[in-house]
Amino acid sequence: MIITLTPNPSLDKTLQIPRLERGAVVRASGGRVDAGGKGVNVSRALAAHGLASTAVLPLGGAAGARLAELLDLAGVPARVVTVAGEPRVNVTVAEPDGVTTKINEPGPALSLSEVSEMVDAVVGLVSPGTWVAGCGSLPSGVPDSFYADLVPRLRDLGAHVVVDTSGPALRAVLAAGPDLVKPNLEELVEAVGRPLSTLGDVVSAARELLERGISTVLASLGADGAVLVSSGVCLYGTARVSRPLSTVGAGDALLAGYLAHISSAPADFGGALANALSFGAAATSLPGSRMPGPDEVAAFPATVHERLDPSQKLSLL
Ligand SMILES: Nc1ncnc2c1ncn2[C@@H]1O[C@H](COP(=O)(O)OP(=O)(O)OP(=O)(O)O)[C@@H](O)[C@H]1O
Ligand SMILES: O=P(O)(O)OC[C@@]1(O)O[C@H](CO)[C@@H](O)[C@@H]1O
Repeated sequence: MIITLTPNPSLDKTLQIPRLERGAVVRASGGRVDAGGKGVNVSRALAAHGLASTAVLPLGGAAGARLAELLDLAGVPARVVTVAGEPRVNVTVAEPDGVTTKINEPGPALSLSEVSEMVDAVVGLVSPGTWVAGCGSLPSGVPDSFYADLVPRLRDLGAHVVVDTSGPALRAVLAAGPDLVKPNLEELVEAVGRPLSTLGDVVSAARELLERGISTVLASLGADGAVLVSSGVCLYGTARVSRPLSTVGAGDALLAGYLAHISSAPADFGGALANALSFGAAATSLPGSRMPGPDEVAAFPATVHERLDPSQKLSLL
């Protein structure tokens, strides 16, 4: 069983425009709205593959009802914690060459009782062997230690704890030793506090996180693919995309692909990385933060290498 937790969900509005021009009136040629927030996207990607996960999220007001409706349409079972604030609207401006500009609102503040209701909702769903993925930013009112505090609590219940976040929440959770973290390059740089310019640098940084008590690091590297490091495991893989349309949510699709595989085949790290890469690549070929289904994922086969060239420069730099 997989549970996703999204403390700061969003309505993701994507606008297609010919070209972003500062200070101009830009006419959009099209647009879409998706239920968003990182954990919500993981659940949507799993649902697109017929894999049930429960999305735990705080929602309030008319925008909250709209988001719940979108989740329902996507076939995602949700455990909604009703709160006073309305979810934020995050805007993506997408240009034809695949460049996206994203503007994220801060999201509504949560009260102490809303935060503890959210924790109780997750705890109430967990049983031994459950995977819990805590994903995304924390809104005001939620302490930076939120994910870190959840790790021992969920572990005591026999759950595997996965965290994908950034900033102070990431720094705090690194000390709590979750089972898996999924940093992108920027977050990995932030985690180890030094620049990373080669695949070898990424592997060293991931190993440093393992020494701090994290079991597995899945580092996503945009067009450069991903590196997976765990005890006795160091894998690098890619899935080629000729023309990315929108990379928004690609990291969430990657995590969904990893969880889909590892939750049923716990020792198959190579298979999990390959599945993750195919999900991530497929997501970049879709508009907005649309999550890929099986046919789309099958169109992006991945290659996983047990040997990597440590001197290979990262193209993200
Ligand atoms: N331009 C690209 N070409 C091929 N694959 C890509 C590209 N961008 C992203 N991907 C795939 O998607 C995965 C996740 O991308 P990235 O590292 O940008 O995640 P992220 O920053 O967490 O994304 P987000 O926060 O938008 O979900 C990569 O590991 C890769 O597999
Ligand atoms: O502001 P956060 O919580 O860090 O990220 C939120 C967000 O940008 O992440 C998803 C893409 O990964 C989007 O659905 C959503 O808008």
